[in-house]
Amino acid sequence: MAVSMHCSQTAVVGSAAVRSVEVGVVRSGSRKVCFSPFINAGVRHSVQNGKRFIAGSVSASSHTKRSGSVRMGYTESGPTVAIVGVTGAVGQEFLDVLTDRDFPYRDIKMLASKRSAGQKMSFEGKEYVIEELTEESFKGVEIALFSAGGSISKKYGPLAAAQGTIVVDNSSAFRMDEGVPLVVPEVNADAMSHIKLSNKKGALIANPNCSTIICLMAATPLHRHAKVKRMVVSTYQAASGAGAAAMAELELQTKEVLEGKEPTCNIFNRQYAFNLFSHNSPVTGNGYNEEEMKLVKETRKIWSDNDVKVTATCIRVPVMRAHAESINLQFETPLDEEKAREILSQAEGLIVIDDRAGNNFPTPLEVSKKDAVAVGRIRQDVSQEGNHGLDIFVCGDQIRKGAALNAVQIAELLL
Ligand SMILES: NC(=O)C1=CN([C@@H]2O[C@H](COP(=O)(O)OP(=O)(O)OC[C@H]3O[C@@H](n4cnc5c(N)ncnc54)[C@H](OP(=O)(O)O)[C@@H]3O)[C@@H](O)[C@H]2O)C=CC1
Ligand SMILES: N[C@@H](CC(=O)OP(=O)(O)O)C(=O)O
Repeated sequence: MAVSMHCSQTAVVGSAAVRSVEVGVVRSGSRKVCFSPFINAGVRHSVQNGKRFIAGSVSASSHTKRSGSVRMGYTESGPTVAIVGVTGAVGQEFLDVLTDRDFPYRDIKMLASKRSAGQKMSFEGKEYVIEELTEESFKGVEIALFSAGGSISKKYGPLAAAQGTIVVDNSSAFRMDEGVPLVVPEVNADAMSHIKLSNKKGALIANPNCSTIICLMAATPLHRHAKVKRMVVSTYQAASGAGAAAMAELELQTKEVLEGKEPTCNIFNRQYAFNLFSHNSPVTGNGYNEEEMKLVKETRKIWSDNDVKVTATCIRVPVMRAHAESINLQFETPLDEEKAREILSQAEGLIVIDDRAGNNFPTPLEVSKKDAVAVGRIRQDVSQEGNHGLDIFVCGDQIRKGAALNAVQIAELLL
């Protein structure tokens, strides 16, 4: 696996920390997966009005911990795990997250399409051969992490569950199905408390949409305190949400445009570099696109609250792998910004970066390859009376907390 570096820059977190950022592309076979190692994730950074402090800890990123040569999670008593879509952007991230979290496993099956079958890959010091996904793939598999698109999940998810496998599915195939828990572990772990490996019974569990996960990581602690009545979300979504090929095309287009060439437009059928556009998911009958409606419907299911009003506008921006979201909240009971900042700084999986004096707030680069979702721009909404409204701005790594990390956290709840 060769690593090519493309640029390095300096960034400032709050007033004190200065770290170097390297943005690069890992080449694995014909695929490219971009990464951006950044702030040390071993501590939870919090910057409030120019004052930086450390509160608690979040798990280390792959770049601080991964050795690549030791079978860290291997244990005879662990479950047999399958990764469906292992060659994809999310599939590769699954492997990083499993290592970072020392997820226990006895064996791992690496599954992808016929195109990849037979290719070799190494993970934690052992060589694996990628197998073609078939109906026979789940024999003896206790946990399957699916990330190969909705149609694959629809075909193989129920089949695996019927054979006794607990499927954690990253697609939207089953999210709104009654009886299928839709889980963000920090928010509603109780929704899947009846599903355990020890039951020796197959099941389907759905991983929410990445924009929904990132949004609810910050909105939920505030919702618990003052009950959200209405939420207005505007997203700035990265290339990674459209898969490894979209990431590669953003990189290619950027080079082409800088060289004065016509950009290659295979993924979105338009120029993406130096541009932005409405999210590429189909626009539905009510004028919302599917990504926007996922934020509406999934929030209601995760919060078990059919009355909460949600509206969203989703935009694709030329950022490699972390989503940003502006969120306006209306509360049933008053909540002032100081209290909100305190609540958010104590919430699991969040870091607060809210440095007004330095005009320094969360950025996608800062959270890339990081577990934590960053929140800032915490301010009273001046258009709402009596402290009933707040604005916040969040950034979260789309492939990590928005997909692979959330799914692995779900898998941990099964043990
Ligand atoms: N929770 C969330 O918000 C997110 C969910 N996702 C879900 O994950 C899916 C994959 O995303 P991503 O990794 O970014 O996409 P990629 O395009 O990077 O990867 C797709 C993966 O699916 C595999 N695949 C495709 N067709 C088949 C097949 N017929 N049988 C078996 N495997 C197949 C590919 O294998 P091969 O290399 O052999 O073609 C590859 O491993 C998305 O379609 C979406 O459903 C993604 C991002 C976020
Ligand atoms: N939310 C991803 C797309 C995606 O994979 O969504 P879902 O998991 O809901 O299909 C994006 O940024 O475009």
